[in-house]
Amino acid sequence: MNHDVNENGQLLIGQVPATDLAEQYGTPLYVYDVGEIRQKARAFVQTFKENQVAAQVAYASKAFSSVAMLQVANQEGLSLDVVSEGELHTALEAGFPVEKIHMHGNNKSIRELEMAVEHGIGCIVVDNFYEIELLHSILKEQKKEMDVLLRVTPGIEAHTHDYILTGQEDSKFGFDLSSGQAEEAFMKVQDDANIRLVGLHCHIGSQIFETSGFEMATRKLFTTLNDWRDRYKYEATVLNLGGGFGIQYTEEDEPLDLDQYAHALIREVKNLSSQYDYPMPEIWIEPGRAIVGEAGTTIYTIGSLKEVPDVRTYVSVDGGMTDNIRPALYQAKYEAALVEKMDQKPEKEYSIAGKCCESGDMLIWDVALPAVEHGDRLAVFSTGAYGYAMANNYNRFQKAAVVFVEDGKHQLVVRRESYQEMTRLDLSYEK
Ligand SMILES: Cc1ncc(COP(=O)(O)O)c(C=O)c1O
Ligand SMILES: N[C@@H](CCCC[NH3+])C(=O)O
Repeated sequence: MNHDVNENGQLLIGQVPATDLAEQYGTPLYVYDVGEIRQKARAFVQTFKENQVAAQVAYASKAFSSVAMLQVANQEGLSLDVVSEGELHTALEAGFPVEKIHMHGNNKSIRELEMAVEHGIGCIVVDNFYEIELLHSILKEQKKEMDVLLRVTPGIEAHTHDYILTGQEDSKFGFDLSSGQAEEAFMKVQDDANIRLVGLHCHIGSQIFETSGFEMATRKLFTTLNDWRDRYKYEATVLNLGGGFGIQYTEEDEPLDLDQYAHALIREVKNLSSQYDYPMPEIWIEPGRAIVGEAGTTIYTIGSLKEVPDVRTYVSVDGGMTDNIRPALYQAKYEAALVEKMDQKPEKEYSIAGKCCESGDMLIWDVALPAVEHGDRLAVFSTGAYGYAMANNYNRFQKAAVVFVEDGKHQLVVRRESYQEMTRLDLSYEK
């Protein structure tokens, strides 16, 4: 993996020495190269434009939701996928155009649905029968209409970790296609005067490196739509094929260029549309990780070192599973480098430990680094997705700060949590 380095052997992020950022903002620190975020967003958006295919590229804000991030997403012409009141609230705070917001969730609350309807968001991706009932009453009561997609599980098993698989039949998400559940949902929403069914949605999983799963899912959804047209004279205008496009965490990962994923979807939808003589639907996608993952780097300061003779050397950093739970949760792999020793050759392998009171709080096992000393700074790469988003306060560690870097300038976009803020919800108990 290539990283920019200055003449002093220091890591540069968006042309700024990571050392300067660490000194100014403290560690652990999430740093985003905003230029890279824009480049990823454009790879998707431009591919649809160049192919003259009507599309919405909805940034899956679960990957990293903050006001500044959603402002960048908006500047790049992205739509937005939210899955909760909190994510919707953040979008509204960021001034995100409501008509470009899509709402997901396998258990949307009444409050969440009401809020979506009140604000007139662009689309609700309906997940289950209970939600159809709730939405029916809310729309009737508010005398409003809503564009809706039905989320279906196409029965595709993507090659990825079990916890991030979502398109298989045995899933908590969506209506199953093969058992007829999806068709039953279709009948229900078709009968509803306030629901405008614009099409179907599926999301087969995350961190996917090939196009075949997406193509198979597209065929399944399209065949279903064609069948519904024959039998019910229904014609969809939108096909949402979800997110899940893989990124590079380590050298072992070989993702496709983002435009290749988009090209594959365009090709498949165009072919099916001409095969069935079905008007070309809009293609919607929902990338999260692919937009922000590689653009994020976490900077830590190294504290204690512990050598277990003939076994390994543990290097402890000032963060861990509180700022990046993915290694503990998914055995996710990352690469790292010493921020001030980028020009030095690796000397031996170290294992990077977090500082939580938890043996599983390991960020990386066996990474080759130059000789490590107390006080060195460590950069862990590709931490932009599901890092800050899944951060937690275990052991009452503060949530780390987030800095955006662009064109050689840097700006704090999420403050480090203070200890006063951490205890702000605590009330004292008097017997
Ligand atoms: C419905 C849906 N859309 C989009 C995404 C974004 O996935 P990713 O960040 O892997 O692109 C997810 C998460 O897996 C999802 O569940
Ligand atoms: N949070 C997960 C992916 C789940 C995405 C949402 N369905 C990750 O870090 O990879």
